[in-house]
Amino acid sequence: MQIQLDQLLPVPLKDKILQRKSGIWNENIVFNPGSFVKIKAPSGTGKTTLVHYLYNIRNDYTGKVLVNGKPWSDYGRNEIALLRQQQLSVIFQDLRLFEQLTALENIELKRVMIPQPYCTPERVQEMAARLNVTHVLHQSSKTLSYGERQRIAIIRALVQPFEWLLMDEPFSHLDEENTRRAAALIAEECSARKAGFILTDLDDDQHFAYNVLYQL
Ligand SMILES: Nc1ncnc2c1ncn2[C@@H]1O[C@H](COP(=O)(O)OP(=O)(O)OP(=O)(O)O)[C@@H](O)[C@H]1O
Repeated sequence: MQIQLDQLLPVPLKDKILQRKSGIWNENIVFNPGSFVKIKAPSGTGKTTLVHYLYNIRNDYTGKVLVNGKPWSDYGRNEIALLRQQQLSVIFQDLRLFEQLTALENIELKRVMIPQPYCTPERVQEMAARLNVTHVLHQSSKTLSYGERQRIAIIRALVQPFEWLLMDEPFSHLDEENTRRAAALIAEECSARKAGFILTDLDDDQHFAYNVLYQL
């Protein structure tokens, strides 16, 4: 699956963006399948906006986001749903767990969304153990700490098949050790699928062997 940006520019940020140089906004970019892509930017410059455009939950922009050569605007609802089930996964900055469900139910909801789940329940338990969240799996997600929620959201994003994983500051609530563990798991799962990721963050980091680095 190829993701391409064609002169993408957020309408609400247009004036602000055009006053400075950006490696992403208003440029023509092709994200090569399987690449580990990092997009670095200071707070408030549009990381979340970009991730929402890439996942197609916001479209207040000029220019295009092209998926397999076709703009998001030309896709039908069912096609978009299918792409999100099979080819495009996401870890939102605000995590978006269902608060009325337990941590495990949040993961299971995603895992069994497709007829033949990509991951077994045993694999979910392994991932939870690696990220030190086994003890909270049956806890209501609204009672979890932000760091625990973030690890559950990471596992939830990894239980589905994907060719691209979008991540918006995915380690912002994690300590160094848990960040290291989560990054290792993500890299492993991407490599197993020959998938790429697009990660946004505030600072430089060594969490992954990135193929490409952009400044937003
Ligand atoms: N729907 C909107 N309409 C108008 N302005 C918006 C809208 N959404 C976001 N903004 C503004 O766009 C800018 C970028 O917001 P965004 O959340 O994408 O930044 P960010 O880089 O992810 O920030 P942070 O690192 O603080 O999470 C902010 O100044 C925000 O106030």
